[in-house]
Amino acid sequence: MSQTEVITSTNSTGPSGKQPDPQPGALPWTSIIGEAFRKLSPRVQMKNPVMFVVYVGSIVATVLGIQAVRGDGDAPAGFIFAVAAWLWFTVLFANGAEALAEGRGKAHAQALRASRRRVVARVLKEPRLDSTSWPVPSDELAVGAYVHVNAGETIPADGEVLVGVASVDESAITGESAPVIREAGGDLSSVTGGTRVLSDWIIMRVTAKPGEAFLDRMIAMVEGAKRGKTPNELALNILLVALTLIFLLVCMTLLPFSIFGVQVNGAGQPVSITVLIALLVCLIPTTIGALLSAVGIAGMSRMMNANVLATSGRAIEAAGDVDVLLLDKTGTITLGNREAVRFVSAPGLSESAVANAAYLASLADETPEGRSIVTLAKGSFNVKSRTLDGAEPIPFSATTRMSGIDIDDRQLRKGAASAIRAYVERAGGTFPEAVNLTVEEISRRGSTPLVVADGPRVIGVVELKDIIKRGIKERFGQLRSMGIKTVMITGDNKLTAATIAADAGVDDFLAEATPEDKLNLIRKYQAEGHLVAMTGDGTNDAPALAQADVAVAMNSGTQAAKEAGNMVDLDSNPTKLLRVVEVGKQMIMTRGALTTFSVANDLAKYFAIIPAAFVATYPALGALNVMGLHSPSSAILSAVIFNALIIVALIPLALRGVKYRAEPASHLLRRNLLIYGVGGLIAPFIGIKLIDILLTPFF
Ligand SMILES: Nc1ncnc2c1ncn2[C@@H]1O[C@H](COP(=O)(O)OP(=O)(O)OP(=O)(O)O)[C@@H](O)[C@H]1O
Ligand SMILES: [K+]
Ligand SMILES: [Mg+2]
Repeated sequence: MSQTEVITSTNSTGPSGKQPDPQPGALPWTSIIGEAFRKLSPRVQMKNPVMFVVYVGSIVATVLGIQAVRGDGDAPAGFIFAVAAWLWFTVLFANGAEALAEGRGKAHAQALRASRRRVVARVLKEPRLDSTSWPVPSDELAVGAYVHVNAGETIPADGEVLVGVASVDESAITGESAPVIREAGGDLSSVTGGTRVLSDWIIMRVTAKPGEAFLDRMIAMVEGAKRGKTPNELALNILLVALTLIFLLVCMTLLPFSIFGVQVNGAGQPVSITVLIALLVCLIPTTIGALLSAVGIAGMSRMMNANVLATSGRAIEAAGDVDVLLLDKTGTITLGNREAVRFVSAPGLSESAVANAAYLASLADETPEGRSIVTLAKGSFNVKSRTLDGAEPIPFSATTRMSGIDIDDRQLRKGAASAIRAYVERAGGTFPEAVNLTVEEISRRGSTPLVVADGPRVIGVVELKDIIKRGIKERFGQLRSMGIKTVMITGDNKLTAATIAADAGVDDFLAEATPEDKLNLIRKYQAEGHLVAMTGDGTNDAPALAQADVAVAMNSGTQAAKEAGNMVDLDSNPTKLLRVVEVGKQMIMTRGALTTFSVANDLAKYFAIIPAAFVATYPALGALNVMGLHSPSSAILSAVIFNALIIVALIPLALRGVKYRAEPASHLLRRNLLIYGVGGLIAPFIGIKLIDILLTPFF
């Protein structure tokens, strides 16, 4: 293919042609208000039982008001209309809270849509640069197609890098402007359609159909199209419905009770329907009913702000209940990749013999470990370059724990000491004691020893160095104080694992873990009743990710890992798991706090309104008017207004979440009960009294 034939893939425009919003944060107020009114449709209201009762109450009160104007009312028309208006406000405030929460996601989705563009891809017949090529529009690309993407071009679809290394600008999806490396072979092989190659080139294989790509899924997710109720939300809803039914019954029996009272006393007036509706609305848990879905949506967008995409609210909620955290070692607890730093020879051999053998054994090894061995051998030992002609590479696998090459009649292997020992002994050789000591010495320092052998003969050891991330020990300490157990799982040997585990301060570790071992460990914890979170990026992590309750896949990771997880971290930062747990916990706590507040509040209102509502029937109840409210009507209207305004007052808390500290669940529970329970009991007395004072001139 001649260079002039190259079709640049950046010369077409996106469907909307708009620039992405630099700060997707919120929608304009007018659209929030419009949305609050649109949500007045009965179909929307029916989904929220508590608010549906308020909705029906608003309609009935409005009808009663119209009747009163016609001279056929059970109370003054002005009073009935005032109550009706505030009931409508209550419904609108609830709608507005939800719209406000959804707004953030919608703004985010708009920005993402703008970054999705239709480009022309250069499809190759074979995954080679010299293969025939032809142009295909990105929305017609088939799964499995090979595509060549040059520097400056947009990656046309989701896929995996087959050939090449490139730096990629992923800011379209992550908002992060620092370029990332995407390369063939390792755990950094996945690329996302809509991102841009900055330097070098890649040949990729398309893995997702147009319309089902990551960006499409992301848009659907942030728009909340697939947001279902989570198990905890469902349970809470049942409680709220039960409370609503109880108070409905209470209010219904109050009417005959009141009529009976009037008959017995021979004086007074039965309670009006308007007052009963007001009473009912004040008593049912409207505060949490109005804010519940906003809390869930806000949790999701808080996850999004942390650059984590959750495929369901359920996953976020599970994150809040997680009590075991599995982390792999390399790249999570330690920085980036393991790098070769030293060659140690077996007795009677030279270091450069080890360097040479390790170099050859890594010639075809595309893993970061393999490449770093090639770099060290060429840099420090001047080994002779060699092509792969006539050689038979043996790729690394997490199960065999070794890799190598058959070349020039040599059977070169490198890998974990135990694997190489078995290999050497099978070939009739012995594993020298001196090499064993080297292996132990390297392991004890927390490095990974890779033993190099040629058939039955051990040649030496490569030291792969791992550096523990700074600050990780403190984070594990925080997790411990939250009651979460941290377990490191690694394919490395026991001694290395033990050293790193001790230095990093994890609670437990599993060494020499195969993909199956990781999976089985998760199953074991789950069988004991634990909720398990795990993070991973490799294909060898996929089975475990699929099994974990909360599974955060790295965006840079392999497609298999991303498909298996229920969250994707766009920043590909494994320690993000800690933030995920925090957001989940915060969401559950916020919901609990608002529920506590709501129920306590309603109890207090009971004492505020009952005397007012029934003083006409049972004058003795006037003694209960401890707040000294102006009149029964002003008391009832004040309670309804307070009930509506408290929703508005708590919207910021619902969206922002309660303040979160790393503490055991019991401490958090106690403090929340104190703040939101006691606060909920006191607030209505102060609030209703204040509103009553303001209303007095109108009565
Ligand atoms: N390229 C390679 N060639 C040969 N052996 C390797 C190679 N990479 C790793 N090994 C050996 O295989 C073992 C398992 O490696 P692997 O990368 O699968 O570990 P893991 O399960 O991903 O754990 P972690 O990456 O957290 O340490 C390593 O400890 C090392 O001894
Ligand atoms: K209420
Ligand atoms: Mg690994």
